[in-house]
Amino acid sequence: MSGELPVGLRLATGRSARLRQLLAGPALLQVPGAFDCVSARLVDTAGFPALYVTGSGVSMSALGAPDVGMLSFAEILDRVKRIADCVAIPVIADADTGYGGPLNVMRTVREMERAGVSGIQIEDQAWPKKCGHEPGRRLVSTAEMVGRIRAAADARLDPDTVIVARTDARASEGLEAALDRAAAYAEAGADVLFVEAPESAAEMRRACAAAGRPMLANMVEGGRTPVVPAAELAAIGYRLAIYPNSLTRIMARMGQLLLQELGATGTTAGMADRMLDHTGLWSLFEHERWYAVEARYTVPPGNA
Ligand SMILES: C[C@](O)(C(=O)O)[C@H](CC(=O)O)C(=O)O
Repeated sequence: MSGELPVGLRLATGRSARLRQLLAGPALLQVPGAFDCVSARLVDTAGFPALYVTGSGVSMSALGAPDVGMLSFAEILDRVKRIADCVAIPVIADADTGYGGPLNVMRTVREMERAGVSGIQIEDQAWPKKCGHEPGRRLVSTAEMVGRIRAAADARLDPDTVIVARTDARASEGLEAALDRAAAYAEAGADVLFVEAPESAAEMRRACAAAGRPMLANMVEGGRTPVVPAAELAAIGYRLAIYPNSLTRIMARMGQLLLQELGATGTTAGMADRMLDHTGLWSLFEHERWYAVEARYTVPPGNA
């Protein structure tokens, strides 16, 4: 029966083991970002193997604020839970700094696991954290971040949950110091390493050559790191690539174009071929399955 349920009513199990399997496989994992259930359904239905919940995109869409450390744990958790509930693929969630000391990190990990998350990313910034492609980031010590990662790894309810350790040290301490930090985080139990914002292909190659764990590339269009095609990322040595705000950016741009068209012509008709129509949008959310489930428990008209 569960196969007939819409994904929003299904209990998706085994996703963390699946993520582990994917990470152990030969192909580079392309993991687009989502910030809400519309973007999440787009990623899931497009056939990507996993999805990344972007803290930055959630901050923008939930608070109307850029990624400047305003988003609280409760707010990201709520969004992560809704997203994990509406897709069948593994979800990797941006957990920023872990939201406090080691005890907060432990709570973050457990709550995110209960929310259906398979991968949890924690970074070595001090609060208020900032986007990794912006200036003004402050770091905690390597020892403090090692404590975060050990706490995260130990707190896991499911041993398959993947801990992603991110270092933001490239900008303030240089690439080699960032790689030393990454090595310490691997030693502390991180499953995947995320060296934020290398500034050239040569730096990306150096980072991957030094890493003793699967490496994550962060493709931020207009950010500090070159945006490189997947085949090249794989050749450099990356195991997965996130595209945290590619959908945010294209949805924002298409929205601007639609609104310009509406203002200028008085109708949205000129954009019809670039939007999902009513049925197209409802299909994205499996409307026929929702109706079928409802019908199963509803007295037919006339029998009431
Ligand atoms: C990965 C990231 O932390 C995010 O919130 O998605 C951001 C991405 C972005 O700002 O587009 C980052 O700091 O790189």
